[in-house]
This record gives sequence, C-alpha cells and structure tokens, in this order.
Amino acid sequence: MRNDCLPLVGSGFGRSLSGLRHPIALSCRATMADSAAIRDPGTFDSIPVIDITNANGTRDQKSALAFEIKNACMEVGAFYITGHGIHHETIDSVFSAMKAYFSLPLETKMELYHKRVGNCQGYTPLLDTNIDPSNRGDLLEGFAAGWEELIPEENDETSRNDDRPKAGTNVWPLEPAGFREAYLNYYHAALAVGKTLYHLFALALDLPETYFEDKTKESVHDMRTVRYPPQTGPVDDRMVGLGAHTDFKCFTILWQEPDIQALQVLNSERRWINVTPIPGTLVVNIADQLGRWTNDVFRSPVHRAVNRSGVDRYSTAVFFGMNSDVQVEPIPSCISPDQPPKYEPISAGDYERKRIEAMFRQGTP
Ligand SMILES: O=C(O)CCC(=O)C(=O)O
Ligand SMILES: [Fe+2]
Repeated sequence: MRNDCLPLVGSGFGRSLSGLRHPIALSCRATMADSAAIRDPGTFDSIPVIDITNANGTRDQKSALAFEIKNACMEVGAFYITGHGIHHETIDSVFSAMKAYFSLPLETKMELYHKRVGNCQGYTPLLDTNIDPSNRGDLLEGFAAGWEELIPEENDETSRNDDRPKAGTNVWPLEPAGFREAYLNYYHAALAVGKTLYHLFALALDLPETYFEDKTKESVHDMRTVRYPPQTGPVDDRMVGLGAHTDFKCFTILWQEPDIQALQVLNSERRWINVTPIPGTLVVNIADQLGRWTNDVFRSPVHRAVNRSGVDRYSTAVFFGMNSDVQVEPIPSCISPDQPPKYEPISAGDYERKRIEAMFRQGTP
C-alpha cells in the first residue's frame, strides 16, 4: 500500500578548524556551540554567495570553503552557490520542460494527481496544500518525483516496492516529449552537488569528510518543480505562493527562475530578506534535520515564496535527507555546558513521518 500525503516542501579529514584564519577561536570540540553564542546569528540582511569550485580541491581549499559554509549556515542558514558544475543546458531543458508541462490542461495534469498516485509523487494543483497553518493555501502547482535511473534496469522490483514517502516508482506525464529525461538529467546533476555539499557540511562541523556518506546512501532525495502564478492587485498576505515554513530534511538545493523575485528568508528581527535570483547560482538552505544534528548551530531558516512579479515564476527544489533508520541527534561539537542538547534523538524516518502527519492535520484549505 502506498502512502498518500501532501506533496511536501518542503542532511574530512578530522582536522580541527582551529587552524583556519577567522575571527573566532575554534580549538576544541565544544567550539561550534561557543561560536554560535558569540555570533548573534540570524541578524543578516543579505544572503552570502559561495563559490564551490574548489570543493574537491586541496585540503586547504576544502577547509577554507568549509569555513565559509559554516559561517553562512550559522548566520543565515542559506547561501547561493556558484561553481556547482550544472550545465546551463541541463537547467534550460528542465525549465522548458516544466513550462510546457504546466501549460497542459488541468484535466491532463490531474491524471497524475498526487492523492491518486500516492507517495507524495505526481501533480499538485493550485491551492491543494497549505504549508503555513495560519494561511489560506499555497498558490502554486507542482510536480514531484524521486530517484530513478535514466535508463531503468529491467525487473528492478526494489524501488517499486518501497512505500516510503517520495519513494517507489515514479509516475511521468506522457507530454511534453522529453519531460522525464530533462527532469532526471537535472535531478542527477543536483544529486552530485548535494553529495559534495554533504562533504562540505561534515568538514564545516569538524567531522570526517565522509561522515554523512553511509547515513545518506538510501535516502529518498526527492525533487519538485513548481509554477507560481503571479499575484496582482492587493495581495492577501494569507495566500502567497508558498507560506512561511522550514524544510524538514537536511538541506535543499533550489533553482529559481532568473529575474523574478519570489523567495524570501526570515531573519531574527522578523524581516523578510529577498533571495534575489543571481544568474548561474543555485540556492542552498539548511533544513530541520541538519538543524537538529547541529543543535541549531546551523539555522534552518523560515522561508516563503511570494510572486508579485506579474508573470509566472518557476522553481525546482531537490530535498536532501538521511536513511530512514539514522538517528538524528545533536553532535558533540555542537553541545556545551551553556548549550545542552535541545533535541531528543529521533530516527530520520520517524521525524519525517511526524512532519508529514502534522501537515495532514493542518489540512488543505
Ligand atoms: O520556490 C521557492 O522559491 C521555494 C520553494 C521551497 O521553499 C520549497 O519547496 O520548500
Ligand atoms: Fe522550502
């Protein structure tokens, strides 16, 4: 039996970072927590841009990059990346494919309605979800699918029988032609970037570079493409493209359409900071499970999407998680006498299930 659920929106070299050039002394395992206390996190008014070209470079290059990422995660919880290596053709193709897909008649798209398909996959029509319970509905339509080889192996029953949310066999629209290929090409490219980011997050946390590798091997990293229609005239703040929320896996990689402002991140002064599209970049935001791993030393930022541009706006998010059986618990370097663990250990699978159930309780508008 497959799960029915709301499509959701929304995880070294063992070397201490103390040798790096930065203003805060980091010299022992409690230092992540100490530095969080010093930094006054969350008072940002812009989103940092980080070039990850050297993510597979020398040890020093990786350390420097991990340090930049650590600061961004502690202060903001989101950052742009350049040097991610995803070709613009790959991005252009998925962009064209999703535009063509969303312009199909509603009846055609509803053939893959997620409540019929199950496992949170398939099509979500406008106002079908309401991520922020104080809102009236999310003004978006989306299409979601999870892991699949580009050329499927014959008789692959393993993934077909997987009934975890976002797992199992994907469903694909019959049109536009090439949709599946464009979708999967981008998805696979984004997975490679995510793998690199897991290494950098581990280094940023003073953990071995491969710390998250075995913990993420069987995770369902799912992807969703979205269209946000424009909101013109007086805008009801309780019905925006995607209401205020945090993502609940480990982190998200987002491609947003160039030139159209919609994504905003909330800072600790409760001001919405625009994540203005920057050509060639992707946006990375920390999600709740990495927040829990780090005892909130890494911020899982509240964000939303509001499209007041006057035209449709498209985006694509890939959500990176953990294997279901991995215990998510604050790591020792993020705990100190002043900052005891804020969270009980919980398996990634249970955590995800709870969040999905909470979304059900919030109901649809
Ligand atoms: O489309 C966007 O800009 C944000 C998407 C998002 O936050 C999500 O899907 O969780
Ligand atoms: Fe999100």
